[in-house]
Formats: sequence, structure tokens, C-alpha cells
Amino acid sequence: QIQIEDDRTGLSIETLRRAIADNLFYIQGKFPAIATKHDYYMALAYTVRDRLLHRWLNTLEVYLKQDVKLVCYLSAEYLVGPHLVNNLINLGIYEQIRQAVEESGLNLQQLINTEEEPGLGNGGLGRLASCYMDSLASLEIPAIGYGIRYEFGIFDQEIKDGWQVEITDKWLQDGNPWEIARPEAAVSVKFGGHTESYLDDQGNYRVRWLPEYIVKGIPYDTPILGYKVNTANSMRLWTSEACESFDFQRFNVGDYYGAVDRKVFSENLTKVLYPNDEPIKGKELRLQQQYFFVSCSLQDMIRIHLNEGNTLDNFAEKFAVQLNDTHPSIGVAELMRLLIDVHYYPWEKAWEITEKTFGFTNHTLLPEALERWPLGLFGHLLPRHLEIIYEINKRFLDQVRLKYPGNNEKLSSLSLIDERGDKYVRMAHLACVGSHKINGVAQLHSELLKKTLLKDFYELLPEKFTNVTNGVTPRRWMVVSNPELSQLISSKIGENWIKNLDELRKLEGFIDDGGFRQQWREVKRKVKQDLAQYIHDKLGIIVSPDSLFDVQVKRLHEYKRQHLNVLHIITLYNRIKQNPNLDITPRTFIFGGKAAPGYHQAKLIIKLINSVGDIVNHDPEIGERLKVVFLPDYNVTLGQRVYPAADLSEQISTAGKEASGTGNMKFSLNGALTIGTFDGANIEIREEVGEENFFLFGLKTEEIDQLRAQGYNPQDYYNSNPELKAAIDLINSGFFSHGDGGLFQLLINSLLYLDHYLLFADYQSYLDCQERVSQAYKDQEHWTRMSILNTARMGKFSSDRSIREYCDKIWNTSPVPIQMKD
Ligand SMILES: CCc1ccc([C@H](C)CC(=O)N[C@@H]2O[C@H](CO)[C@@H](O)[C@H](O)[C@H]2O)cc1
Repeated sequence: QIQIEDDRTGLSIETLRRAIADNLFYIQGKFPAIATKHDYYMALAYTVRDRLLHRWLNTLEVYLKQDVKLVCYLSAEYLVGPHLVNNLINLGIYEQIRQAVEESGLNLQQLINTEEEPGLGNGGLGRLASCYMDSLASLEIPAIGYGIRYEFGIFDQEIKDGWQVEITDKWLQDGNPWEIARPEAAVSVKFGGHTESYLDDQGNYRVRWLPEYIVKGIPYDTPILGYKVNTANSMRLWTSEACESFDFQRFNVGDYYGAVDRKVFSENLTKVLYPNDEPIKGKELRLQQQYFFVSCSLQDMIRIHLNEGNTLDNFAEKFAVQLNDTHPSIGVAELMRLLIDVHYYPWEKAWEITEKTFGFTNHTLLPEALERWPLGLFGHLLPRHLEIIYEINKRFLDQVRLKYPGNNEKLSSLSLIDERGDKYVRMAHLACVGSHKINGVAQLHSELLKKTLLKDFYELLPEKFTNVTNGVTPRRWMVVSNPELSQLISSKIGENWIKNLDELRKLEGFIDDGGFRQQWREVKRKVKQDLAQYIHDKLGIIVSPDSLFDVQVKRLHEYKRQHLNVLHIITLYNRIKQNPNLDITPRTFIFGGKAAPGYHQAKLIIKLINSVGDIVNHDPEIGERLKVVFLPDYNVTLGQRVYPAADLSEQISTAGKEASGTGNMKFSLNGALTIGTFDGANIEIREEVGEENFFLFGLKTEEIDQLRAQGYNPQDYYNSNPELKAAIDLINSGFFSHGDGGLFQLLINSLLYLDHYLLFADYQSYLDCQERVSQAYKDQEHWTRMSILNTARMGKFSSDRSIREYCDKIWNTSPVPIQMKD
């Protein structure tokens, strides 16, 4: 039994200081005189890692010993954010480390800012996966988050002359101290080739898959600590490698390129994250990435299960596998293949296990985001899976025929195969048939799923459908992001709210305490001051922390209507130009968000925001009353700066389009008030905080359906609303684009002649609502009351509540507390 030195686990300032110095020397190979800030960050990171390893390995040991049921979250994306501070908070050693670093003559904030966040996701779906991993560990639920270890994550965004420019995200170039490679757990994944059936020596009909090439999957594990518990779960991300470094057979027969491109293909598989959020590009590499990590993960689960002396009969009792949208849904066919072809289970038993094992979460209603693969491409890459999908479909449609005899319409709308055009595999249908539960991510979204996108499935299999409204982790989005507000809250109601967010309600007891309201305002102002400093340092723009910080940060997409926000800004600008002594509430409009590189309308909206900002920010007649800021490279790290500093949260999507939203929750938790439509989780936030503490506007889904049914002509609004017309005409005139009236033509035409997302229809309601916001902000005492109530009533939106619901409704798992071995 190796005696663990205190140096590795000790928490005294002295021990920590020595550990940092030791790691600088022994791991970074540096002494202070030549050490860089990054060297000190790495030395600190390894010092912290040492203090979580015991929890991690202990957790693993307990899970193995107790043969626990594991939740396996399959997600093509994880937006974990920077690890250091989150791990210090979850370990409860932030203060000790801060002192040890200070006493080492170092500045902790500088080291924190050194960390490059792993941007292994696009937006909401990826960040939700990481919030859920934090809650699973904090609730002591045994879990593994399976995904892809992209060498290059979401691009870094730079703004050049107002335009988005994508920069490769080399997040691994300086090493990653928070992961451990597990080459001993590597698995092989097949691609292409063909199948052949044979009779095994018991005369059973069997199928073997003879692949064209095989790729090796190497797992890298990252510890996911729970908050102040001994649990540390794992995020296991797969990297692809060539099986054999060089295929000499091919080389010897002169097929030099064949010998090499195997290697290249294998390495390219997990090279880069697809930067699309919603509109999909049916690229073969995307399907290869999806199949690769899903096959690695399912083989890994089966190995873990068999190692514990189980048979696969009770696999579904030991593994609850959640499909994070359709991206991993090939898993349904892959588990069938593994059970039938590799472990020789009969079809019926294999299907029973598969359906019980999987749950499917849908995150979007946008038709263009629904994954469907051309049969040709699919069959070429995954010949055995296509056979299995045909068999699944045959048996499923037999069921459909029983319920709807002779109803071919039903058959073709439910089929896993879209027979139209050059035929497609509908991945959402495979996920629905192969899962025992299907859920949306907010009440309205789950209702709309049942009424529209998955209507036929709901009518056929109503018992499968449920809802689990999204949530966010209060650890990262309050304690890590907003320590000042967290301390103020804890000073009033203690710290239990961090583990049990419903306790925030106790804050209502202090609402009549003027002193507390004053403290509340001071914290907000301090955080706004910090963001103002950041904006000045990064962009050279001076904004006043006394102005109303009106913030919209999220991916750029027409349904999120960042351009409606711009129409409000231009209208205010016009009002001041017409009446320079107009008394308006000074506002700082802050935007942030990336556009998918191929999504030109979204990129044009970024240019429009920056173009309007240039004019407004430099117009002496406007002065301090309006400022427009586009923060480049919006990611988790920047989100942690922005959410605490907002007064107003913009959640203005066209009703029925934003499945849930999670930024809306982060803003309200940090005391921002919301201006929003009756969409996604906005509805539930308004229910919880009280309609009097929420600025609602716009058409509801049913009103939109009526408007579309009667024929929506955006020009009617343009011609009948002078302020709207003036704003559009000003853009069209080239006023914001150095006279080039054509620059935003595409955007303006899409509004004037189609306006699919109903900006014109909601314009006046939005403007009127914004006026109510301005009036309300004038009464700071009342505004502060509403702000406190927003925070106090957000308990429901903790990802802990969401995870408890998944455990009860879908996974049927329960906590496994971990005792630390002394
Ligand atoms: C294939 C390209 C692609 C990539 C990502 C996606 C995601 C489903 C998009 C996404 O992130 N959806 C967001 O998921 C959040 C978490 O549930 C919700 O809060 C957002 O409303 C939803 O837009 C679709 C298509």
C-alpha cells in the first residue's frame, strides 16, 4: 500500500504553496525565473487535480464494487467551460488556493484567465449537457458523459470591419491538465465494406460485417466533480487513431496512397466540430463522427457490464442511455448490431433490451435541423446498420398497420425511411421507435412536439412522451460567475441554496429591507463596472454602468431575431434625431454570439449590429444615451462575465421556435429582468417569477398560426407603421454602411417579402414593451424589487431539478453516496 504524501492532498496554505512550486519544477520543468503565466497555471491545475483524484478513483471503485446502474449521456457536444474555478468551488478549496497563490506572489485571476476553455459544442445543446453532468455528480448519480474529443472545437470569432471571421480553435496546443488518456480502454470501429450471412456451427443464421476499414477509438477521461460531495463522475471523450500506423501490405503492392489515406482518414475523424447550430449539412464525415463515438461508447458500456460478471440480459437495468438529440441516434441500430451479431441475441430480446435502454431528447422543432441521411451514403458507410434499420422499420410498420389498417398515409409519415426523392433515413424516427421515452425541453416545446413534428408518433405511442424542462447549474452560473451576489445571498439565507435552489425563495423575506436592496444594487453596479472595463479594454468603447444594460447573447439565428433588437435601437436613434432633448433611459445594448460559417443571413446581422453601433456610438447628438456593443467570441467564459452584469435579458424569439432557451434562466438567476415572447421556457419563467415581474410581448403560437393561415404580408406593417418604415428605409439607404444601400439588401428583402419569423408583426408590441421597460427602470427601488423576485423565484430552473425529473421519469436511477476511504 503506497503511503500518499500529504503533498498531494494537504490543504494547508504551506502545503499548497509547496505543491505549486513542486509541480512547476517536476511537471512543467521550470523554475520561477523562466516560468510563464501558463506554466504557473499548469502547476496550479495539477495541484488542484491531485486533490480531486482521490474522489475520482474512489468513486470509480465504489461503482465497480456496487455494480451500480449508470446514466450514460450520449452527446456530440459538451460546452464544459473553463475547469479551474469550477473545480475549486466544487472541492470547496477556493479560499485556500487563493491564499496559497497570493503568498506565492502570483495573481490568481491572471492564472484563471490563462485557461483555454474546451469549446466542444455550438450552443444550448452542448452547454446543457455540461450543466447536466455537473448536476448528476452533485446529486451523486453514477454517470458517464460520452462524446467526441475534437482536436479543434468551435471556431474562435474575431470581428474585422464589423464582419465575423472564423479562427481555428487550437484548444489543445498548450496541453490539457484536466484529462487523462486511457489507451488501455481503446476499441475498434468498423466502416464501409459489406455484410455476408452465414450459418454458425449450431446452424443459426448469422450475419458478419466485413468492413472496408477499421479505426481505433482512444478514450480521454475528464473528472466531473459534484458540489461538496465525494462523487466525481467521468466525461469520456473519444479520439480516433489509425489502427496500424502504416498499412505495409498496401504499400508493398504499390498502393502508397491507399496505405496513407487510411491513416489520414482515421485521424481526421475527430479533427473538428461541425460549427452548425440548427441548419445541418449532410456531410458524410458528420455521420462518421456520430457512428464512431456511439459505437465506442456502447462497446465500452458492454465491456464494463460483462467485466462485472453480468450477462447482457439485464443490460437495460444497469445502463440508462440518453440520446442528446438525434446526433447519437445511430446508437439504436448499433446496440442491436452488437447484441445480435456479436453477442448472438435473438432479435426480439435484443429489441426489448434496446428500447428499454434508450431515452431520446429533442431540442429543436426547426425542420432544417432534423437529421436525415441519404440511403446511398448511409448504406455505403454502414451497410449492416441499414439492414438492421430496414428490419426495425418492417416490424414497426407491421405494428402501424395493425392500428391503422390500409392507411398508407400513416405508414409513409411514420416510416424510418423517407421514400421521397433519393430516399432518406429519418434519424428522429429511429430515435423515437428505439427509445422507451421521448421528451422535449420545455412545456410548450413538448406540447408542440406532440401536436406537430412527432404528431403521428404521439398518437401511436402516447405513453412514450413526456417533458423535462431545461435547467442550469447554479454552481457555475452563480457561485463561479457572480461571487459577489452569491456572497450577498448567502449572508442572508445561508449557503444551502447552492444545493437546493428553491431556498432562494427565502430572499423574498428581505425585499422590504431597503439596506438589502441597496446592497443588491451595489453588487449589480460593481459587476456592470467590471464588464464596462472589459468592453473598454477589448473594444475601446466607453459605456456607463448607470445605463440600462440590455443584453442579447446566444447563437446568431433569424428565429432568435437579433435583427428585431436592432430595429428597436434604430427607432430610438431616429426618435432622438427627431427630438434631441428626448428624455430616454440611457441604454447600453450588448450583443454576443457566433454565426455558423455558412449561414450568410446570420453573418449579415452581425455586420448590421456593428454598422449601426459605429454610427450610434460616434453620433454626438446621441452622446451617452445609446451605446451598442458586439462582444467578439461569445463562449462560456464570456457568458460568465455577461450574465451577472445584465439588467435586461432579451429572449425575443418567434413564438414556437426556441425549444427552451437556457440563457434566459442564467440572466434571471442573476437578477436581470426579461423582455420576452411567449416561447420556450420564457413561459415557465414568467409563471414562476410572476407576470408583473416579466416584460411579455408578441404573438403567441396560436395567433401566429391564425396570421399565417389568413396570409401574412409584412408590407402591410411596413406601410402602416411609420417608425418601422423609417428604420427599414434608413438601413436600405446605406446610412449605416457608408452609403452602400445594397449591403443589407438580402436581409431587408427577406423581411419585406417574406419575414418568416414575423419581426414586422411583433415590432410595435416589442417597441411598446421596451417603453414599459424604460419607464420601470426609472424607479430603481421598484426595479430592484423585481430583480430580487426574479432571482428568488428561479429555484425551478436548477439543472438539479431537471436531473431529478430524468431520474424519476426516464432513467429510474437513484443516488449512490460515496464514502471517502480514510
Ligand atoms: C446538425 C446541426 C445541429 C447542431 C445542433 C443542434 C442543436 C439541437 C441546436 C441546439 O442547441 N438547440 C438548443 O438546445 C437548447 C438545449 O435544450 C435549447 O434550450 C434551445 O432552445 C435550442 O435551440 C441542431 C442541429
